[in-house]
Amino acid sequence: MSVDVVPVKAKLLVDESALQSAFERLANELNSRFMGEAEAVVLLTVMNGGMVFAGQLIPKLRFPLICDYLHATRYDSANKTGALDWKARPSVELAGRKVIVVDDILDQGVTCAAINAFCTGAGATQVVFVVMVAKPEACRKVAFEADLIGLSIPDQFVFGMGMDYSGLYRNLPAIYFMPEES
Ligand SMILES: O=P(O)(O)OC[C@H]1O[C@H](OP(=O)(O)OP(=O)(O)O)[C@H](O)[C@@H]1O
Ligand SMILES: Nc1nc2[nH]cnc2c(=O)[nH]1
Repeated sequence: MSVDVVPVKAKLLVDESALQSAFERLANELNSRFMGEAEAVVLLTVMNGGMVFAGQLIPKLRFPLICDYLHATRYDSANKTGALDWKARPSVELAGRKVIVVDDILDQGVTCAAINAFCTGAGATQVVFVVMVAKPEACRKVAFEADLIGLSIPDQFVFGMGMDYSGLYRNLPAIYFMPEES
């Protein structure tokens, strides 16, 4: 596979400025919900895909935050079943806290639903899911909707802005797809 900065056949789906506007809007919505909280809110970044989005969002948030991460994956090359593989659970205490989960994409919903069950089981009093992009509801294998969505996208495999294509291209500042694979 080519390792060009952007693959030759890639088509742009969401440009940088649309992403930056979405990040501003999501940050404003989170600030409206959580500004004035007496207790710090826990923000969990879902690694790996959520890291670039979280890096854009976190500095725009204006309320006390405890930032942590979890690593759960179901699409890596070693995983043939699509089952969620928990590589790292959060290390901060979630009991009695409000939690914001930040992920790059909502597709079949399996990842977010499992993280929601984990956070609730760990005693979080509220769990708010923020995803950068969401595919249509028809893609869900399990019922799940995010609380805040940056952009709705079609049912295509996408990459860039944290999302990989065969492990590459997470560093692209926009979102792309491969038309011949759609
Ligand atoms: O809604 P779902 O169909 O469950 O898919 C969404 C998940 O898939 C991707 O993670 P992936 O397992 O590819 O790991 P990554 O974050 O390391 O890319 C993405 O980051 C989401 O967490
Ligand atoms: N990179 C990437 N990861 C995903 N995980 C679930 N759907 C997608 C997708 O379209 N692109």
